[in-house]
Amino acid sequence: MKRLAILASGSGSNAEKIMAHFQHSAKAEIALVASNKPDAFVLERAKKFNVPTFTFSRKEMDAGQLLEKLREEKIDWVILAGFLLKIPVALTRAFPDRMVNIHPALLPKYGGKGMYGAHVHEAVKAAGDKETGITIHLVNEHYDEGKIIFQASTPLTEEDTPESIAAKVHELEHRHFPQVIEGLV
Ligand SMILES: Nc1nc2c(c(=O)[nH]1)N[C@@H](CN(C=O)c1ccc(C(=O)N[C@@H](CCC(=O)O)C(=O)O)cc1)CN2
Ligand SMILES: NCC(=O)N[C@@H]1O[C@H](COP(=O)([O-])[O-])[C@@H](O)[C@H]1O
Repeated sequence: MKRLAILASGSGSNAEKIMAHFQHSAKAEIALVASNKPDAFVLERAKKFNVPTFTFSRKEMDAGQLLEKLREEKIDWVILAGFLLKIPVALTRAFPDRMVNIHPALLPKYGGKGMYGAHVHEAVKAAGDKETGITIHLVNEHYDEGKIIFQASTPLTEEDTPESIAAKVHELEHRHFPQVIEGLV
Protein backbone atom coordinates (compact mmCIF):
# COMPACT_ATOMS: atom_id res chain seq x y z
CA MET A 1 0.00 0.00 0.00
CA LYS A 2 1.60 3.27 -1.11
CA ARG A 3 1.54 6.08 1.47
CA LEU A 4 0.73 9.54 0.09
CA ALA A 5 1.10 12.93 1.77
CA ILE A 6 -0.79 15.99 0.54
CA LEU A 7 0.69 19.46 1.00
CA ALA A 8 -1.77 22.37 0.78
CA SER A 9 -1.90 25.99 1.95
CA GLY A 10 -5.56 26.84 1.62
CA SER A 11 -9.11 25.57 1.15
CA GLY A 12 -8.20 22.05 0.04
CA SER A 13 -10.98 21.20 -2.43
CA ASN A 14 -8.48 19.16 -4.46
CA ALA A 15 -7.21 17.48 -1.31
CA GLU A 16 -10.77 16.51 -0.43
CA LYS A 17 -11.36 14.94 -3.85
CA ILE A 18 -8.10 13.01 -3.50
CA MET A 19 -8.94 11.78 0.03
CA ALA A 20 -12.39 10.67 -1.15
CA HIS A 21 -10.88 8.89 -4.16
CA PHE A 22 -8.44 6.84 -2.07
CA GLN A 23 -10.71 6.33 0.93
CA HIS A 24 -11.32 2.64 0.11
CA SER A 25 -8.33 2.04 -2.16
CA ALA A 26 -6.22 -1.12 -1.97
CA LYS A 27 -3.44 0.64 -3.90
CA ALA A 28 -2.70 3.78 -1.89
CA GLU A 29 -3.71 5.69 1.22
CA ILE A 30 -3.58 9.35 2.18
CA ALA A 31 -1.36 9.04 5.24
CA LEU A 32 -0.86 12.74 5.99
CA VAL A 33 -2.16 16.20 5.14
CA ALA A 34 0.38 18.94 5.90
CA SER A 35 0.07 22.71 5.68
CA ASN A 36 2.16 25.80 6.26
CA LYS A 37 -1.02 27.62 7.39
CA PRO A 38 -2.35 26.50 10.81
CA ASP A 39 -5.79 27.90 9.94
CA ALA A 40 -6.00 26.38 6.44
CA PHE A 41 -9.43 24.83 5.81
CA VAL A 42 -7.70 21.79 4.25
CA LEU A 43 -6.88 20.70 7.82
CA GLU A 44 -10.61 20.60 8.67
CA ARG A 45 -11.25 18.56 5.52
CA ALA A 46 -8.54 16.08 6.57
CA LYS A 47 -10.12 15.62 10.01
CA LYS A 48 -13.41 14.69 8.30
CA PHE A 49 -11.54 11.82 6.62
CA ASN A 50 -9.63 10.91 9.80
CA VAL A 51 -6.35 11.73 8.03
CA PRO A 52 -3.53 12.84 10.35
CA THR A 53 -2.42 16.45 9.92
CA PHE A 54 0.84 18.31 10.39
CA THR A 55 1.56 22.05 10.32
CA PHE A 56 4.91 23.72 9.77
CA SER A 57 6.41 27.13 9.03
CA ARG A 58 8.51 28.06 6.02
CA LYS A 59 11.51 28.22 8.39
CA GLU A 60 10.79 24.72 9.75
CA MET A 61 10.38 23.36 6.20
CA ASP A 62 13.67 24.92 5.10
CA ALA A 63 15.35 23.51 8.25
CA GLY A 64 14.34 19.95 7.26
CA GLN A 65 11.52 19.35 9.72
CA LEU A 66 8.95 18.60 7.02
CA LEU A 67 11.31 16.06 5.38
CA GLU A 68 11.87 14.48 8.80
CA LYS A 69 8.09 14.09 9.28
CA LEU A 70 7.62 12.60 5.78
CA ARG A 71 10.36 10.06 6.53
CA GLU A 72 8.89 9.25 9.94
CA GLU A 73 5.52 8.57 8.25
CA LYS A 74 7.21 6.46 5.54
CA ILE A 75 5.66 8.57 2.79
CA ASP A 76 6.15 7.26 -0.77
CA TRP A 77 4.63 10.15 -2.75
CA VAL A 78 4.13 13.85 -2.03
CA ILE A 79 1.13 15.55 -3.68
CA LEU A 80 1.13 19.37 -3.89
CA ALA A 81 -2.50 20.55 -4.07
CA GLY A 82 -2.54 24.31 -3.73
CA PHE A 83 0.72 24.51 -1.81
CA LEU A 84 2.11 28.03 -2.11
CA LEU A 85 5.71 27.83 -0.93
CA LYS A 86 8.76 26.77 -2.92
CA ILE A 87 9.79 23.22 -1.95
CA PRO A 88 13.49 23.31 -1.02
CA VAL A 89 15.89 21.33 -3.19
CA ALA A 90 16.72 18.92 -0.32
CA LEU A 91 13.06 17.90 -0.26
CA THR A 92 12.62 17.63 -4.03
CA ARG A 93 15.77 15.47 -4.16
CA ALA A 94 14.43 13.23 -1.38
CA PHE A 95 11.42 12.40 -3.60
CA PRO A 96 12.87 12.09 -7.14
CA ASP A 97 9.98 11.58 -9.57
CA ARG A 98 7.80 11.03 -6.50
CA MET A 99 6.49 14.55 -5.96
CA VAL A 100 3.66 15.92 -8.13
CA ASN A 101 1.95 19.31 -8.40
CA ILE A 102 -1.19 20.65 -10.02
CA HIS A 103 -1.02 24.05 -11.71
CA PRO A 104 -4.16 25.95 -12.74
CA ALA A 105 -2.98 26.81 -16.26
CA LEU A 106 -1.52 25.24 -19.40
CA LEU A 107 2.22 25.40 -18.61
CA PRO A 108 4.61 26.69 -19.75
CA LYS A 109 2.19 29.64 -19.96
CA TYR A 110 1.43 31.44 -16.71
CA GLY A 111 3.98 29.66 -14.53
CA GLY A 112 6.70 30.71 -12.13
CA LYS A 113 6.98 32.97 -9.10
CA GLY A 114 3.82 34.93 -8.40
CA MET A 115 1.66 32.70 -10.58
CA TYR A 116 -0.75 31.04 -8.17
CA GLY A 117 -4.48 31.04 -7.50
CA ALA A 118 -6.44 34.02 -8.75
CA HIS A 119 -3.29 35.67 -10.12
CA VAL A 120 -3.19 32.99 -12.81
CA HIS A 121 -6.84 33.40 -13.86
CA GLU A 122 -6.50 37.21 -13.89
CA ALA A 123 -3.49 36.89 -16.23
CA VAL A 124 -5.38 34.51 -18.55
CA LYS A 125 -8.33 36.93 -18.66
CA ALA A 126 -6.04 39.93 -19.30
CA ALA A 127 -4.38 38.09 -22.17
CA GLY A 128 -7.76 37.37 -23.78
CA ASP A 129 -6.95 33.68 -24.16
CA LYS A 130 -9.62 31.49 -25.81
CA GLU A 131 -8.77 28.53 -23.58
CA THR A 132 -7.20 27.65 -20.26
CA GLY A 133 -6.65 24.41 -18.41
CA ILE A 134 -4.62 22.45 -15.89
CA THR A 135 -1.16 20.96 -15.78
CA ILE A 136 -0.06 18.10 -13.56
CA HIS A 137 3.71 17.81 -13.37
CA LEU A 138 6.58 16.30 -11.44
CA VAL A 139 8.26 18.75 -9.08
CA ASN A 140 11.87 19.85 -9.33
CA GLU A 141 13.74 22.65 -7.56
CA HIS A 142 12.26 25.35 -9.80
CA TYR A 143 8.65 26.57 -9.87
CA ASP A 144 6.56 24.79 -12.51
CA GLU A 145 9.45 23.39 -14.60
CA GLY A 146 9.14 19.67 -13.78
CA LYS A 147 8.18 17.05 -16.35
CA ILE A 148 4.58 17.49 -17.49
CA ILE A 149 2.51 14.37 -16.81
CA PHE A 150 -0.97 15.52 -17.86
CA GLN A 151 -2.82 18.53 -19.28
CA ALA A 152 -6.49 19.21 -19.92
CA SER A 153 -8.06 22.34 -21.43
CA THR A 154 -11.40 24.13 -21.45
CA PRO A 155 -12.64 26.84 -23.83
CA LEU A 156 -13.15 30.44 -22.71
CA THR A 157 -15.39 33.20 -24.06
CA GLU A 158 -15.20 36.99 -23.77
CA GLU A 159 -17.90 36.75 -21.07
CA ASP A 160 -15.65 34.71 -18.80
CA THR A 161 -14.31 36.46 -15.69
CA PRO A 162 -11.40 35.43 -13.47
CA GLU A 163 -13.99 33.89 -11.16
CA SER A 164 -15.73 31.88 -13.89
CA ILE A 165 -12.32 30.83 -15.23
CA ALA A 166 -11.40 29.60 -11.75
CA ALA A 167 -14.61 27.57 -11.59
CA LYS A 168 -13.90 25.93 -14.95
CA VAL A 169 -10.33 25.12 -13.85
CA HIS A 170 -11.46 23.68 -10.52
CA GLU A 171 -13.90 21.42 -12.37
CA LEU A 172 -11.04 20.06 -14.50
CA GLU A 173 -8.82 19.61 -11.44
CA HIS A 174 -11.44 17.73 -9.45
CA ARG A 175 -12.22 15.49 -12.42
CA HIS A 176 -8.64 14.58 -13.34
CA PHE A 177 -6.17 14.97 -10.45
CA PRO A 178 -7.28 11.91 -8.41
CA GLN A 179 -7.27 9.69 -11.51
CA VAL A 180 -3.83 10.92 -12.63
CA ILE A 181 -2.41 10.24 -9.16
CA GLU A 182 -3.96 6.76 -9.25
CA GLY A 183 -2.15 6.08 -12.50
CA LEU A 184 1.17 7.41 -11.20
CA VAL A 185 1.62 5.75 -7.78
N1 LIG B 1 10.38 23.47 -5.91
C1 LIG B 1 9.09 23.66 -6.25
N2 LIG B 1 8.20 24.08 -5.32
C2 LIG B 1 6.90 24.28 -5.66
C3 LIG B 1 6.46 24.08 -6.98
C4 LIG B 1 7.43 23.62 -7.95
O1 LIG B 1 7.10 23.38 -9.14
N3 LIG B 1 8.72 23.43 -7.54
N4 LIG B 1 5.13 24.33 -7.35
C5 LIG B 1 4.42 25.21 -6.42
C6 LIG B 1 2.99 25.40 -6.76
N5 LIG B 1 2.91 26.61 -7.62
C7 LIG B 1 2.42 26.46 -8.90
O2 LIG B 1 1.90 25.40 -9.29
C8 LIG B 1 3.30 27.88 -7.12
C9 LIG B 1 2.93 28.24 -5.83
C10 LIG B 1 3.32 29.48 -5.32
C11 LIG B 1 4.08 30.36 -6.11
C12 LIG B 1 4.53 31.67 -5.53
O3 LIG B 1 4.89 32.59 -6.26
N6 LIG B 1 4.53 31.75 -4.19
C13 LIG B 1 4.90 33.02 -3.51
C14 LIG B 1 4.62 32.93 -2.01
C15 LIG B 1 3.12 32.89 -1.76
C16 LIG B 1 2.81 32.87 -0.27
O4 LIG B 1 3.77 32.95 0.55
O5 LIG B 1 1.61 32.80 0.07
C17 LIG B 1 6.40 33.31 -3.68
O6 LIG B 1 7.19 32.35 -3.85
O7 LIG B 1 6.71 34.50 -3.57
C18 LIG B 1 4.42 30.01 -7.39
C19 LIG B 1 4.03 28.78 -7.92
C20 LIG B 1 4.58 24.75 -4.98
N7 LIG B 1 6.01 24.66 -4.70
N1 LIG C 1 0.49 27.56 -8.61
C1 LIG C 1 -0.16 26.79 -7.58
C2 LIG C 1 -1.65 27.03 -7.62
O1 LIG C 1 -2.10 28.11 -7.99
N2 LIG C 1 -2.39 25.99 -7.27
C3 LIG C 1 -3.83 26.09 -7.33
O2 LIG C 1 -4.36 26.41 -6.05
C4 LIG C 1 -5.73 25.98 -6.06
C5 LIG C 1 -5.98 25.29 -4.73
O3 LIG C 1 -7.37 25.05 -4.62
P1 LIG C 1 -7.87 24.06 -3.45
O4 LIG C 1 -7.18 24.52 -2.18
O5 LIG C 1 -9.36 24.28 -3.42
O6 LIG C 1 -7.48 22.67 -3.84
C6 LIG C 1 -5.89 25.01 -7.24
O7 LIG C 1 -6.63 25.64 -8.29
C7 LIG C 1 -4.47 24.77 -7.69
O8 LIG C 1 -4.33 24.51 -9.09
